[in-house]
Amino acid sequence: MATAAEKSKEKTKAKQRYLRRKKERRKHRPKTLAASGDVTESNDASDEGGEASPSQDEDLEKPAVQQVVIETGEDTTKRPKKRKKTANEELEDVEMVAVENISRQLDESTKLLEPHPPPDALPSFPLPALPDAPSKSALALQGLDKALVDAEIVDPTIVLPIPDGEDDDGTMLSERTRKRLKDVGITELFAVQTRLLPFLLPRDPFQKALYQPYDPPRDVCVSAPTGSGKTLAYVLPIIEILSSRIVTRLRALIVLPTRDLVTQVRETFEALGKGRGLQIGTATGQQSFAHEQSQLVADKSSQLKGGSSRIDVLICTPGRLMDHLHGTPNFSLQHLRFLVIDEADRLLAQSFQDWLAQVLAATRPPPRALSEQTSEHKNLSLPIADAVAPAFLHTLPYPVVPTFPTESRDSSCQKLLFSATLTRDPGKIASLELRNPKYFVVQESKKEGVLDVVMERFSMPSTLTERMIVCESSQKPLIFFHLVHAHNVTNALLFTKSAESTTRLVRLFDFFEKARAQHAMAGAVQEIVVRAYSSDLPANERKAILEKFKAQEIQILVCSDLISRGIDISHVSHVVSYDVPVDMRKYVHRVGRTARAGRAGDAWTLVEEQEARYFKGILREADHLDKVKRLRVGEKELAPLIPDYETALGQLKEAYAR
Ligand SMILES: Nc1ncnc2c1ncn2[C@@H]1O[C@H](COP(=O)(O)OP(=O)(O)OP(=O)(O)O)[C@@H](O)[C@H]1O
Repeated sequence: MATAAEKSKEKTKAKQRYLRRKKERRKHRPKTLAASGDVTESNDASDEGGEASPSQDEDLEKPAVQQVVIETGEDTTKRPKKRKKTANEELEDVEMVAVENISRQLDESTKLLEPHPPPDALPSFPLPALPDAPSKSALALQGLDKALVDAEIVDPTIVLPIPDGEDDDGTMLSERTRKRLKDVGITELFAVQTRLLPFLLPRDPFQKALYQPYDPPRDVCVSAPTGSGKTLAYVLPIIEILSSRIVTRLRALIVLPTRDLVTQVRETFEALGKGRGLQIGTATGQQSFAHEQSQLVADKSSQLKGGSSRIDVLICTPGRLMDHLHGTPNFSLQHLRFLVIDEADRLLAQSFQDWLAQVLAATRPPPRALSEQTSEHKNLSLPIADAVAPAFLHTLPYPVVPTFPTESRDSSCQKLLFSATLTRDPGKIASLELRNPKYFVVQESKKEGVLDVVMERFSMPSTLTERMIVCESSQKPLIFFHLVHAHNVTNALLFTKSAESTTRLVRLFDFFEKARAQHAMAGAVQEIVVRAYSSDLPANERKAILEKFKAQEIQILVCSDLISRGIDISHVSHVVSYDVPVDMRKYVHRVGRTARAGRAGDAWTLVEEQEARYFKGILREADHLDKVKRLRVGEKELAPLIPDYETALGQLKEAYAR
């Protein structure tokens, strides 16, 4: 109520000020009105009086009304009749309210502006300023796994000779394995192997045990350039540790993105594990499911808690692994001592049936409380021809023997991740559920270590020479033919962007080689054989082509990025990117098919003029632009090839028209 009274008081004040001003004006006006005798004007005057509310302002209004009445000569005893407001009057009402509002606001703001007494000491604040933008590298390191930040950087030039005799000289390899390595022509360990072997094969025999449920091993992530020997870095420790086993169980699982890689890694296991009694199996879907099942498990008839296995090592693709995990009775991953994910970044990008989460779940023991509550414990039926891993013992239908209260048994599975382009994605790394991981990054010391991995500045083999040839799109085939002949290329892989452009190029090259042979004197030129190698070909045909290429019966393989990862063909001297790769990872894996294991190699990229900016951008981003020099091919050099090239083009046109 008090506030209402205050409000009305304020209102009255404003109104009074307004009316006072009006009165002032009026003091002068009646005389003028009287002189003119204008009745309408007088009405105006009375109208003005009508602006005030009759109850409040009657006294103030009266003189004006009386004055008008005198002048018009009407009866003064009669009170003037109350009239209806005209439109003008209503307008003035609105004006009045507006004036009231404004004056009220003015009053309030003057109160605010009134000077306050200054405080004793004024606080001082820094002037507002924009903070410095964090550097790109600082941003890249944000949110990263601490283990990745603390990665061990390994110098790629380090080698460790493999000694004969009893002393392993720090290689940690048994005499038997060292002898086997020598037999296959390996006399020293490469950088990545010199660090990985002591880590995975420490002197402590407990750490080499098949099961380590109370002190499970640390997981490992490795980033090392293409062709630097990552495969042996996991094959050798697996052979060394599993060779001590007595019963065959599935103890090592190696997951790879393609069938070709599965075959390749199997060959490495077989070559180095020869005579060690380890059973190696593969699952890629190339054989029937039933056939694969019979090779993987020994007993399909009963439900064994410990699983059943015919093999010690399984090398597979993720899709087929899922099929066996769901559809093969007694196929169990509980005994795994090693889970290797090679080409890890590529496999982590494949969410196929959520394969990783399912594999990890299969290696983990189920929660204790859950299995202890199951009814199985109540109906004991001994004995059971079964053997479960130590971490899974509580799943057996026997009463749990209480041990030390804090005792917990963990899976002994050690995860090993490898790639030349290891992922930096924290989300993907988290999905691996790594246990106290240790990172190894193989790269030159002048680089920035883990920051390079994080910023996708991948290391390349030091023996690789890279060139780019910027040209018009229509000139690409001719330039490729020129490069092949000018540089005597006899072992090259050529990458295109699509199967269609592969087929076209192979045919054109065939016609060109034939025209060239016809031109030259008989026997003067050696025809170069080019073949397409794509995922469309049946598996056995692909295998046959690869064999011919390895035997150098085929000189150039034109392929898609299917082959760009991991494939190890030692004699590839040149890699040609006929179409620019879509990103730096693809580029790294393509060019990495040459310059392997310390050999020299050349990589050429044909860049169409309109793509040059984009391609250079990719290289610049990876801090690699200065490594890829420009190679210029002039008209003069191409001129001698033009007649045969035109003949070949004509024949290709005809072939497509048919
Ligand atoms: N210590 C060694 N001495 C000699 N040759 C070796 C040694 N280690 C590996 N190699 C050979 O080097 C080649 C490349 O090895 P590997 O295929 O393991 O490379 P990678 O690092 O896995 O490459 P990518 O990333 O392309 O898959 C193979 O032919 C392999 O036999």
